[in-house]
Amino acid sequence: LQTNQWQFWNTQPVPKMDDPFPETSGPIDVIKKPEDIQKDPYNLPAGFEWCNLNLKNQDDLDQLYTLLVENYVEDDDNMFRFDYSREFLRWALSPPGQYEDWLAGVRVTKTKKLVGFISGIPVHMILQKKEEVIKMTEINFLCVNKKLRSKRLAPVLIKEITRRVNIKNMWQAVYTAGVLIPKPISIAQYFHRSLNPKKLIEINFSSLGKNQTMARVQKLYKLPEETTIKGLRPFNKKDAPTVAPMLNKYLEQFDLYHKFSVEDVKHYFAPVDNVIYSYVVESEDKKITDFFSFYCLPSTIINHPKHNQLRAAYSYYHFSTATPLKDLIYNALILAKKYDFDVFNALNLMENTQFLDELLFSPGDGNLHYYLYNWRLSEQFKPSQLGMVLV
Ligand SMILES: CCCCCCCCCCCCCC(=O)CSCCNC(=O)CCNC(=O)[C@H](O)C(C)(C)COP(=O)(O)OP(=O)(O)OC[C@H]1O[C@@H](n2cnc3c(N)ncnc32)[C@H](O)[C@@H]1OP(=O)(O)O
Ligand SMILES: CN(C)Cc1n[nH]c2ccc(-c3ccc(F)cc3OCCn3ccnc3)cc12
Repeated sequence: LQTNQWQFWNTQPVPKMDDPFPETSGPIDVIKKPEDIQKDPYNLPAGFEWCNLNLKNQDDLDQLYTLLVENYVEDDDNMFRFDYSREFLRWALSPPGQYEDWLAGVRVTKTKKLVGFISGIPVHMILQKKEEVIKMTEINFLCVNKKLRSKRLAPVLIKEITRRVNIKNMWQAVYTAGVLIPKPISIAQYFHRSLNPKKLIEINFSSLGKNQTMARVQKLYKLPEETTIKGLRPFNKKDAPTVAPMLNKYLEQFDLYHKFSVEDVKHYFAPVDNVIYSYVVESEDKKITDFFSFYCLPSTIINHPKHNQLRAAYSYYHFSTATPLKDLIYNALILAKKYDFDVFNALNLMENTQFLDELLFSPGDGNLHYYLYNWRLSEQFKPSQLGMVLV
C-alpha cells in the first residue's frame, strides 16, 4: 500500500484514480463563495516572493521566455524542450477578459530572478452538450526552475492560482499534461507528419526504415509548392463575425469545448508570423465555407552538433462545411512546408482520425492527458469527444 502517493492531489477536488462515475456530472468540492477564500497569497519558502507578470513589459516577457526555454517541458528522452517564443507567449496569455493576477510568478527576493510560474486564462466551457456555459480557467505554463525541483513548489503554485481564480467566483479549471495525475477525463495521442524528413532523421526525431533510402522517404513526403483549394486565403479580423458562429456550430458536436466570442476569434486567429496561421475557404459568391489554423511551437534540440531548433507546426482549430477535412489539412501541410516547418503535429481529438493515415501522420511516443479540476464527469471521454486544443 503506497501511503505517500498523490500526497498533494489526494487533497484536491479531483476524482481518485479508481472512483466510479456518477449518474450526473457536477462539482466535487463543497460550494463556496469568494468571501470564503483567503485574501493573502499562500506562503512561499524563505527567500522567494510572488509577482504578477505583465507581458506588455519587455523585461517580464524576457524573464518568462528565459524561464521556459531553459526549464519547460521536455520529451520523455530529454532530446527536445519546448521553445515558446516571446510573441507566442504574449498571444497565448493575453486573450480577451484576461486578469492581471492570473500570470503568477515566483522570484528570488534578492536577485528578482524568475524561478517559477503558472498561468490561467478565462474560458467559457460547454460540457456534454449542456445549455449552460461554465466560466472556468485554463491553466498552463506551470514551470519551476530545474534547480528547485522536488521541493513541493508546484503544489504552492497550484493552490495560489486556485485562490486567485476562486476570488473571481470561478471554481473549475481545464488543463492538459503529458504526465498522468488524478484523474484524466480523456487521453489523446499525438501524431507527426514529416515535412523535412532529412532533418528529422539527422536529429533522430525519425529513423530510416530498414529497406528505406533517404531519396525514397523524401519522395514519399514531398508536397506541392502551391495550395490546391480554390478560394483559399488567409483569415483576417474582418472575418471574425462570420467565423465565430461557424466555429461554435462545428464544435457543438463535441462534449468539451470553449465557446468562442467574436473577440476571442479576432485574438486567437488573427495571423501572427511564427505564432498563428489561419486560413478560410471562400466560395465564388464570397461565402466562407471552411477554416483551418495551425500554431508555431519550435523545440530546442538539446545538445545537437548541427541543428539547435526543431520547427514544429501544430494543428489548432478548423471547421469544414464544403471542403473535406483531409483536403483542408493537406493544404495546411503545403503551407507549413512553404513556411519552412520541419514537422506538422496533430492530436487524435475532434475528427482528426479522418486524415491522420491518409496524410501520412505517424504516431508519437506519448500521450496528452486532459483534466478538469473540481468537476466529476458522468463518463470517460474518448479523444473524438474532445473539441479543445491547448497550446
Ligand atoms: C478553480 C481553479 C483551479 C486552478 C488549478 C487547477 C489545477 C492545475 C494543475 C497544474 C496544471 C499544469 C498544466 C501545464 O502547465 C501543462 S503540463 C506542463 C507542466 N510543466 C512542465 O512539465 C515543465 C517542466 N517541469 C517542471 O517545471 C516541474 O517538474 C513541475 C513544475 C511540473 C513540477 O514541479 P516539481 O518540482 O517536479 O514537483 P514538486 O514541486 O515537488 O511537486 C510534486 C507534485 O506536483 C505534481 N505534479 C508534477 N507535475 C505536474 C503537472 N504537470 N501538473 C500537475 N501536477 C503536477 C506531482 O504529481 C506531485 O503531486 P503528488 O504528490 O500529488 O503526486
Ligand atoms: C499542450 N500544452 C499544455 C503543452 C504540453 N505540456 N505537456 C505536453 C506534452 C506533450 C505535448 C504534445 C502535444 C502535441 C504533440 F503533437 C506533441 C507533444 O509533445 C511531443 C513531445 N515533446 C514534449 C516537448 N517537446 C516534445 C504538449 C505538452
